[in-house]
Amino acid sequence: MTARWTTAVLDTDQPGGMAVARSPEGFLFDDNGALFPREWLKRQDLSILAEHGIGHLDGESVHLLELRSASEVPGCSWKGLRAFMLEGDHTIYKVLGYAAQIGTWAREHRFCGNCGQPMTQVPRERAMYCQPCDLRSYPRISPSMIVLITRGDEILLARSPRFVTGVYSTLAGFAEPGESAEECLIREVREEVQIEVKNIQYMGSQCWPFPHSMMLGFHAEYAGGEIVCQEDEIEDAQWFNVHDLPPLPASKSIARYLIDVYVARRLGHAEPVLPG
Ligand SMILES: NC(=O)c1ccc[n+]([C@@H]2O[C@H](COP(=O)([O-])OP(=O)(O)OC[C@H]3O[C@@H](n4cnc5c(N)ncnc54)[C@H](O)[C@@H]3O)[C@@H](O)[C@H]2O)c1
Ligand SMILES: [Mg+2]
Ligand SMILES: [Zn+2]
Repeated sequence: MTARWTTAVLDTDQPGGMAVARSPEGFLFDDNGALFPREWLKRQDLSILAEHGIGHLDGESVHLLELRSASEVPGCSWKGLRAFMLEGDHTIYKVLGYAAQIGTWAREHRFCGNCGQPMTQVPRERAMYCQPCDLRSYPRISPSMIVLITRGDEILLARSPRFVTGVYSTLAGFAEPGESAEECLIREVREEVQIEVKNIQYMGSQCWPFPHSMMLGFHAEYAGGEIVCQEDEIEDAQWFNVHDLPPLPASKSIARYLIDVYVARRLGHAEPVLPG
């Protein structure tokens, strides 16, 4: 089976195809969704900051129009990426997730970080270029570790003050320069709950375009310590029995996948598949 969506660096001088428009208020959509005929979209009253050719969906080219601000387009509204993830078709969410990461990068790399002069788009490469500095800036990806810690029938879940009321999830945190994935995991777990872990096992990865995380998922076993929550970051953390779990994260997240795999193994059920 061929993939419906493949990324590509397309020439913005070539006309036609489809396009998505992204503003600080999210993606433009109407009754037909978030993809519009590109030439029609460019005739609307949009304040375009940058245009990037991003790939092919079902054989058609797709471009991104990154906008300064959200403007009125008759019959259309704006909606954030998270809503597309929760409600919509997974392939469309992948297109928009990629568009969002390219849009964030394009918006934040208009000027050279070394000399402050405007940068230009490199043809056929996903890079912004400063000629005087001979400096290229590529889209930023932030590696983040995410881990389910278990102790027999119990799993450790925590709440950040940012979570939806009642929801508990696995621990996560960004890698810092100088550390391996495993060192990052051990540090984050110590910082957030003061627990020690052992038998760290890699489970899989997921792109998390909010705004540019690359989630590396692990399973680890409890090795010692009592839960002490990190002030401001962790509101509550508890051991939950697999038979009595609190409200969990969204089904497409790797956090949910790590939990569901372990619960399935404990209960002898079929294991879920990690959404890409
Ligand atoms: N897909 C999933 O299932 C899932 C689940 C949980 C968390 N996440 C994601 O994992 C990431 C990390 O989780 P967290 O919020 O607990 O991180 P964290 O524990 O590292 O704490 C967040 C803090 O890290 C710092 N920070 C922000 N961006 C950073 C970056 N790019 N590099 C280094 N430090 C940075 C900030 O001080 C921020 O307050 C977030 O993007 C979060 O959305 C994804
Ligand atoms: Mg964290
Ligand atoms: Zn420069």
